[in-house]
Amino acid sequence: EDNDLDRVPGPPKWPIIGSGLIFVGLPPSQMLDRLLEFPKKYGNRVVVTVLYRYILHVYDIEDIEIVLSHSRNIKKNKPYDFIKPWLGTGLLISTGSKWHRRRKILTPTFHFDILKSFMKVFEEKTKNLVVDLKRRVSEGSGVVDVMPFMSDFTLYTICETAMGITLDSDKSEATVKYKQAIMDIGQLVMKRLTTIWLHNDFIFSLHPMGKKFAKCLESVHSFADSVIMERKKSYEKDGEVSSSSSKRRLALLDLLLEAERKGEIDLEGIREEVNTFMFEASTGLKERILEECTSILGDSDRSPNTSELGEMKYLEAVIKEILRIYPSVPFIGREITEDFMLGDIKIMKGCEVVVHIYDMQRREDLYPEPEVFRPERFLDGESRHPYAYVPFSAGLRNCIGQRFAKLEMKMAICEIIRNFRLEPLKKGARPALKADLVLRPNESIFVKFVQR
Ligand code: HEM
Repeated sequence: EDNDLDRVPGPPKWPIIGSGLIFVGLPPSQMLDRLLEFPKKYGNRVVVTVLYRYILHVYDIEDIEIVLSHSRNIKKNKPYDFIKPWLGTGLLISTGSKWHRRRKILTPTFHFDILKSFMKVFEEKTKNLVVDLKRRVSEGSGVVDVMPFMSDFTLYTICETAMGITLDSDKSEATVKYKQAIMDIGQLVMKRLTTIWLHNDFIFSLHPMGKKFAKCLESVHSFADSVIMERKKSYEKDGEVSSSSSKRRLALLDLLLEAERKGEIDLEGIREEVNTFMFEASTGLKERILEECTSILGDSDRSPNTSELGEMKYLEAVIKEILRIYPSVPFIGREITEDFMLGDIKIMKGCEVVVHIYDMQRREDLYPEPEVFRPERFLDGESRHPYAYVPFSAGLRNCIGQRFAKLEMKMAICEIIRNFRLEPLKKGARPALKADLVLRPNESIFVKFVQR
C-alpha cells in the first residue's frame, strides 16, 4: 500500500537502513540540536526512516493536537522499550487496557484533598532543603551546584508523599546507589539509542554498556523493593484502620497495596508503578526550578516576594515560563495502533509519531522573542491555542502528577526566595542542554546564594 509518509520531506534516505545514520554516534548533547535542525531544514512535518520504521516528527500545533488528543493511539513508541527493564509496563509505558486499569487505580492519589494533605510534606522537605543550603552557604563562598540539592529534595518528597517512606538524611549506601543508578541509566539509554547495533537486546546484554545497565537495574530494583516491603509491613499492621480514618495520608503505595488485596494488581505491578513514580517525580522537577530562578533574580526589579496571593500568580507565571522554555519532556513518541488522518496525510498503523513540545513552545509566531524569559506572557490574559502550551502533555496520557508538581515547585521556590537572594554567576547565561530521558543541562548549574 502507498504510504503517504513517503512524500513527507526529511533527511536523505539510504536503501534499507533509511536515514537513521544521521544519528549514529552522536553524543547526547548534540542529539537535541540535530532534532532542532529538522523543522528549519524540512518544514513542520519531517519523516525519518530507520530500517523498517517510519518516524514522523511533528512541530505544528494542529498536528500536535490531533496526535495527543487521539483516544486510541495511546501507545508509546520504540525508544520507551529501552527503559522497560527498569520501569516495566508501569503507567508511563503501559498501553491498552492495562494502562486504563492502572490509571484508574492511581488517579485518586492525585485528588485535590490528598494533594492538600501533602502540603505539609512539601513544606517540611522545603524547610530541610533551605537548612541544607544554609549550611552549604555558610561553609563556603555561597556558590552552589544546585542540581544535587534539587534531586535529593524531589526524591525525598516523592518518597514520603507517594511511598510513605522517610528518606531524609538517609545517606545510606542504597539511596546513594539508587540516585547514581538513575543518572547512569539515562546516559546508557541515550547512548544505546544512537548505537544501532546495540538495539538488539542480546548483543546489548553482552556489551559492557549492557552489563553496566544490568548492574544499575539491580540497585534500582532492590531499592524499590525495600521501599515496598517496608510499607507493606506497616500497611499490614495498621493500614486498614488508618486509611479509613483521616489520621494518615493515603499514600500512592497504600493505594497500590489496597489494590493488591483486591486482586487488581500484583507485586510485580506495584514495583513497576513505584519505579515509574519515583522516576517521573524526581526527574520531573529538579532541573528546572532553581536554574531558571537565577535568570529571574538576575533581573532584580521583579524579584518575587511570594508570600502574597497576588505574587503567587506571578510565581505561577514564572513556573509556566520555565516549563515553556525548558519542558522536562522535550518530545513524546507514539506508536500508531490505528490508522488516522493527520490533516491531509494518512498515518498508518505501525508508524511512529514524535511530538516536539520543546520546539513548538519556542516558536516565534506563538511566543514573540521566544528565547526571552518573560513570565508576563502568562499574565497578560492573551488567548492562546490550548495546544500551544503542553509541558505536561495533553489528552488521555497527560501527566498524572501535574498538580502535585505545581504545588511542590511553588512551595520550593517560595521558601528559597524568602531565604536567599540568588545571583547567576554569569548574567544571562543559559545552560547548554542535552536530551536525556528528560531534558537536562549538560553541565553543572552554579548559583550564588546570598542569605537574606
Ligand atoms: C515539572 C514537572 C513535570 C513535568 C513537566 C511532567 C511532564 C510529563 C509529560 C510531558 C508526560 C507525558 C509523557 C509521555 O507521554 O511520554 C508525563 C507523564 C507522566 N507523569 Fe509527569 N511531569 C512532571 C512531574 C511529575 C510528577 C511530580 C509525577 C508524580 C508524582 C509525574 C508522574 C507522571 C506519570 C506517572 C506519567 C505517565 C502518565 C500516563 O501515561 O498515564 N510527573 N509527565
